[in-house]
Amino acid sequence: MSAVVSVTGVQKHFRGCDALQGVDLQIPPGVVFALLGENGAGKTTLIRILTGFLHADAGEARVLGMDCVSQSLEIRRQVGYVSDAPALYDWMTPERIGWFTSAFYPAGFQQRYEDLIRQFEVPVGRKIKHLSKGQRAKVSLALAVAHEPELLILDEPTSGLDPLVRRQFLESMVDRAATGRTVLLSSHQIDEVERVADWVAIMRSGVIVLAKPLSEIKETTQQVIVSLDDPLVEVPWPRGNVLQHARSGRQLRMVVQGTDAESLAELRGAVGVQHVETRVPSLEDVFVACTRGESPAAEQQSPETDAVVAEAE
Ligand SMILES: Nc1ncnc2c1ncn2[C@@H]1O[C@H](COP(=O)(O)OP(=O)(O)OP(=O)(O)O)[C@@H](O)[C@H]1O
Repeated sequence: MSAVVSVTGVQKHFRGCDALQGVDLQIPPGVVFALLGENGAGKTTLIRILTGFLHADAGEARVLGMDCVSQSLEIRRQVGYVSDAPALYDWMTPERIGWFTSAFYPAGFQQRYEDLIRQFEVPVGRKIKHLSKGQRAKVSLALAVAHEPELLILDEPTSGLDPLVRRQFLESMVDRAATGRTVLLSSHQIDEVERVADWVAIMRSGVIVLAKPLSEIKETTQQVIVSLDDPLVEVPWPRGNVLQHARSGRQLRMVVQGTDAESLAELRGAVGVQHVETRVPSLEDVFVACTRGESPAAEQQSPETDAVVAEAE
């Protein structure tokens, strides 16, 4: 099945800032795909490239098979998009903006929009400039989904919504994916993402450091807690990718991806190791490990580390 979003080697540089440093991403159809990352990681920049509002400096981005530069207008017509700061015609009422926008879409748009607005309990006759932040967010969402897009792109969709509407909204995203449509959402609400996402990608400093089905992340990642005889004991690193490690007294905590039972047995049997416990990490643990963690391999191989050592010598 061909990817709904396909991004290869995309770079974007702003004055004094390398916002995207070679992003590769494939989003399959029929999934809720969550893009996570700390402030400034590059999520909005990537979404703006996908929706054609920004052009990449290098690489290629395609959405629904279309090129994000030369076919941006068609992409924007076919995709539902809610930005992190949606611009609405403030002088219109929700009723009026639905009628106005329906002119750009096939029949059925207005009815679906009105149903959603009623479901969201937005006051239809009040001017948009007088609506609350959450009510404005609901109008933007209703406008974005009323044409039943194959792909819905949402930048921080639930910020400003109250908990009941958030839940209702996120459940409706899962329903959309169940009908074969795709939802790409960027979010800081990791617990919410964990409840609804099929796939998760984590961005760090302009690159994607992890992009996998959530179930696979859960199956292949472990939190390993090692109790040591002495705080200074050195132990062998388990095989796989140690995403994060931290020592606190006689305890060593690691988040490891792709390790195996044999490697953990070796760790249990190592000199100075009292006890090894493994747990399934939460998505938040994996997120912190990917965005804040330092892998031992990176430390050992880092040219900066070598340079510091060379200088010291
Ligand atoms: N127009 C611009 N000019 C200069 N720098 C920019 C511009 N737009 C974004 N940046 C920078 O690019 C980097 C990525 O920004 P971006 O908005 O994509 O991050 P984000 O992951 O969406 O962050 P947040 O979670 O805070 O919304 C940041 O360092 C930001 O300051």
